[in-house]
Amino acid sequence: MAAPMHSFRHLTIIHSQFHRLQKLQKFHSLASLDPSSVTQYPERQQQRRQETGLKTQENRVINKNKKDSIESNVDNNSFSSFFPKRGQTLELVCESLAFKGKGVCKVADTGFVVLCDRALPGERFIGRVTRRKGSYAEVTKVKTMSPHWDIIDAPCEYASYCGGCKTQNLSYEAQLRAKEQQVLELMIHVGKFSLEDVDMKSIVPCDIKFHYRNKMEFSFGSKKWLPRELLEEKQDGIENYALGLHAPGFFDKVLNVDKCLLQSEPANMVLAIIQDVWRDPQLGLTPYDVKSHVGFLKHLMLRTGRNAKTGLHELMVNFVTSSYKPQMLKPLVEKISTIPEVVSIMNNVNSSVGNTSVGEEEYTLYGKSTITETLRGLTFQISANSFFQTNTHQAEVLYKLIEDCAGLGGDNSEIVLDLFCGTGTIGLTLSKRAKHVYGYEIVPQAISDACRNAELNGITNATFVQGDLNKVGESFGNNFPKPDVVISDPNRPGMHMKLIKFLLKLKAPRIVYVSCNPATCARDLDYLCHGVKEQNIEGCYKLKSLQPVDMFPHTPHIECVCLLELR
Ligand SMILES: C[S@@+](CC[C@H](N)C(=O)[O-])C[C@H]1O[C@@H](n2cnc3c(N)ncnc32)[C@H](O)[C@@H]1O
Repeated sequence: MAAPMHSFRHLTIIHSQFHRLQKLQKFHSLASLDPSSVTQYPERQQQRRQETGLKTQENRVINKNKKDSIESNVDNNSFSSFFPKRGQTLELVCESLAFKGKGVCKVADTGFVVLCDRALPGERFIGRVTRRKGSYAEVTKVKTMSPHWDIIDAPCEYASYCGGCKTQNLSYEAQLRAKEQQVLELMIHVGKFSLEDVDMKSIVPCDIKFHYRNKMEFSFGSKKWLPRELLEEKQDGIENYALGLHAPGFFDKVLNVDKCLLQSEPANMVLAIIQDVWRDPQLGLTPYDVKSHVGFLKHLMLRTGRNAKTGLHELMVNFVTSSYKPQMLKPLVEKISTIPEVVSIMNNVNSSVGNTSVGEEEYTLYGKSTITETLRGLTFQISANSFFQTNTHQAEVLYKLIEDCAGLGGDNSEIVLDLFCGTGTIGLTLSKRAKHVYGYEIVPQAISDACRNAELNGITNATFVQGDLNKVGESFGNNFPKPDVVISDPNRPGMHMKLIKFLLKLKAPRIVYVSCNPATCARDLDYLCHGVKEQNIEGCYKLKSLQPVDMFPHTPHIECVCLLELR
């Protein structure tokens, strides 16, 4: 296991949280505040609604005790049936971070929960209610009265607007604490684990805090997003064109960025060159307008890999355009191909009105059509649209943890089932200690990449199959022997109930559940360990260990590696 960087301070926090959470165990789950984050059975939702009703009283008691630390709200609503109106302003103090990194606040004296994007723990601010949602409301921040705890200067000039890094001005230690707390609360409230059941380890920090992303996708837009204080500088035409990241909440407005601190230096050099020239009227390049569907340039995707032999950076530049006009891109291609790290310039042509960057057609404008990356001693070829872990450095750490949890004996006698295998990276790294690896994945392109990656690395004991794991039928499992270890690495919605039922029937000795969404992870672990009473489904696993990993500093994302053993 990678040694956690944290000292006693951290352990103390975790344990005090444990005690606090022990007391709060029956109380309202912050994680379930956004119903879209966790889908549960109707019976469960009904039960949860009833529970929530019961919890309101208890919350009020807790909140009364917190009266000293939370100021009363601006409109002074302090009665039990409190429910703020849209447009109402409240003075709030952020208590913690929850789903999608939103700040959780409670309205003084009422315990009413309010979520605010970009509010950070300890921050006192005025918020305006934008919407009511079930038992809570969302506010936007109008004004900060006093800053959050653990405040630091954000190194990126766009940090206060950009939707990418929401917590850059929160110290990294505090970011880690907030992520740990979130995982723990979800495991207790959604996963229904008691503190004794959860062997939760301290979160593994990411050693590289900036320039860790190997892939960034920027959008071209005809409407530049500007912060309120700069609105009077708004210009028309070419001056209003933008290349950057979508402003949060605006599908048609783009925050222009000249550099992004999360991507590699060579990728920033390419971005700077393109920013310098693409608006030149002589080139006749136009950004695609998502409302009128007119224009040429849609997205700019920059991927950074490493040459397997030299270890040096190699860069792929992918222009996503609405039509195929290579002569229009020629001046840009000529300029950026002078950067030594640029080994591939691609053009994905997507004529649909949708916003996706995957083209119906793909053309190589310069160099090769793939770049390479190495992970746990293996070489992977990455094409413009292949899925690959976006933080290679931390993926090394993550995969080592997965390998440790898989616990393969090394005598090549064990079968591994790699569910949601993507381009096969996890299964392939395990294959050297396994008898055979079977990988399942929905995207056909990813499956062909996985097969090519197996071949590239001389691996012959891996089979990759395309299929929809949300639709597993009775016959699923007939095509592979009973696995000794199942790796499951679903995307954010987690596992479908059909797959959970399959796993409960399969009874593999070990499951390593790798998750990028602790809310759905907690739900699925609950089903696998505790079953689903309403459906007479019995759980048969024990949660042996839970390891959060920070793959993406300054963002709300949290990865978890969970080891389940058959009881
Ligand atoms: C978080 S990624 C994991 C990829 C891979 N394990 C890795 O580490 O690179 C989740 C993968 O699940 C795949 N996926 C999503 N829904 C699926 C489904 N219903 N059936 C099978 N695969 C699916 C996605 O295409 C994606 O490759």
